[in-house]
Amino acid sequence: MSTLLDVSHVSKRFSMGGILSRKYTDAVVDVSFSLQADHPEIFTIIGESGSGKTTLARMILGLETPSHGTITFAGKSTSEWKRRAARSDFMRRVQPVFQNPFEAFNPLKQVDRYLEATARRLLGATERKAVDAAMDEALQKVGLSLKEIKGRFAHELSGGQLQRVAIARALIPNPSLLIADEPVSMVDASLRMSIVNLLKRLRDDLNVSVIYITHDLATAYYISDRIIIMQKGYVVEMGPARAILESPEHAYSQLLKSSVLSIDTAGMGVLEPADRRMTEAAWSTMGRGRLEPRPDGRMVRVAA
Ligand SMILES: Nc1ncnc2c1ncn2[C@@H]1O[C@H](COP(=O)(O)OP(=O)(O)OP(=O)(O)O)[C@@H](O)[C@H]1O
Repeated sequence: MSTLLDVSHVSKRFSMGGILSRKYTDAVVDVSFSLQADHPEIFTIIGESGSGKTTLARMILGLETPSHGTITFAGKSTSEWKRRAARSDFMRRVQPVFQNPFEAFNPLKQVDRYLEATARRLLGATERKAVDAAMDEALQKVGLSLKEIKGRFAHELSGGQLQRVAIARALIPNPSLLIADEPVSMVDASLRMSIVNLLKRLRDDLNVSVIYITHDLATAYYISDRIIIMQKGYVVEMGPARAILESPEHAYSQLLKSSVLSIDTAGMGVLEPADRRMTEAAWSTMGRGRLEPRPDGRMVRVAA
């Protein structure tokens, strides 16, 4: 069994208010998990807005440097992958998909130009025929074709189509890991399942592992193999997705399950607690204790 990704005791502290300020935020605190190369899975990171999901993803992508701990991908640390010679190889193997496909594409540039640039840069394709074949192959994987999108601008496609184009772009170099940060939150509810099912197919048919970042428990339940629940940077519960989402043990996981997304702050991942006592219980334990294993394979943060 070889390890694809290993995140070991990773923390990130941001200082706030300038370099002389003593104020800081612990965005991620002591997070550890690993993904195996020969066992593709959908590994989901769940938490409210501000719980540290994106910071963790950015550290895995090498876009932020951990304050503590190490991250290795295919045996090499992120600092080694950052070196110029290794960077393209890393990008061939790990690809991000971001939340808002309309922001990811310049409105004045035809979307196929993005795919073309990726095919040229990461696959080294130079001839028109090879570039088109690489683009079409990736688009077919997401249920589209080059013929359908060639020459079209972002505003000429639906949010769901555009997110599929973004995923196709990420698939061009045949990555082994996709990091999808809230890939469905800006997509119409009616099209959401098509993206979620697509992530599932990538795992099942193409052996791509997916780190799926979300605050949507319903889609997480539907596609995840394992989950991590984060509260203000801390992992409170992690392990088999179904077991945890069906019977969460930590007070914060229970609160998440019983909460609903707020209409006033739609799209921002702000949860409306169902019961004030649950909220108090969840926040009073924040950051306390250590992760303890359970017989069903989950780890739960318990008071020390
Ligand atoms: N560059 C930065 N400088 C200072 N603080 C930061 C920076 N990036 C993130 N933070 C802080 O770290 C914490 C975690 O932020 P992060 O974006 O990782 O959370 P998130 O769970 O992804 O939230 P969202 O769902 O809103 O994207 C927040 O308090 C945020 O304000």
